[in-house]
Amino acid sequence: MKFTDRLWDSVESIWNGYLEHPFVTGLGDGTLDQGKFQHWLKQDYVYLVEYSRLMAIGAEKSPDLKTMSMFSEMLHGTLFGEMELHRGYAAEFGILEEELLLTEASAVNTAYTSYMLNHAQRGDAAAVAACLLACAWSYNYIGRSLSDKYPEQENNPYKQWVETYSGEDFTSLNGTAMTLLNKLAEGKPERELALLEEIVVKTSLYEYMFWDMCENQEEWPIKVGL
Ligand SMILES: Cc1ncc(CN)c(N)n1
Repeated sequence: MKFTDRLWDSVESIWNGYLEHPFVTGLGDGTLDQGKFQHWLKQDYVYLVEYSRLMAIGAEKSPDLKTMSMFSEMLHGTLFGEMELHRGYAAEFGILEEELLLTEASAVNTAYTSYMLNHAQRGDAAAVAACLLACAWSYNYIGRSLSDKYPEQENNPYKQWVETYSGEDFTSLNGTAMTLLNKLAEGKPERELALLEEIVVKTSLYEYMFWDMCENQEEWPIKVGL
């Protein structure tokens, strides 16, 4: 049994909750409010900058060249593949990249990336791979589920979103993330596997909170004008 099979049993119910989330169903059927989508776009751009740092940390902590190549393949795919989606939508909305980058990360966004960066700094390459997994795998899972459930995407303003996360490139990036963790978890004692599992479950919960944050267009509870 692969380690990711064990993880699936722990996260399946959380991830099925994503598929019923109003933000996610709105992406699939095209009814999502544009303001909410723009909130996602801005928050997610700065999220992906921090997420990219994780892959650089993973490359640095890699035990061998093959592992280093896999982390850097993911880094390249995120910076030059996935983030192109965001830059494309931003251009459509007349939002400059500088504006995206000036976004102040919301409370949930800050908590999520800080959680991952903390584990990545303290742990080994397997811990970094565990931090990366829910992000890659769950978006691919959502993208593919939406593409199956809503095959008619022609008039959907979020068609590009669904196509990106269900498409070949992102599916391959996710395959790398899964292979990485399965390989790095091999031979680890149960105590360490349990910690890796906890990271994947907690990041899955953060993913749910991120959807909520975008649905409710949350930032911080009080505006202080930093
Ligand atoms: C919050 C979040 N989670 C996952 C992904 C997919 N890389 C994303 N873009 N943003």
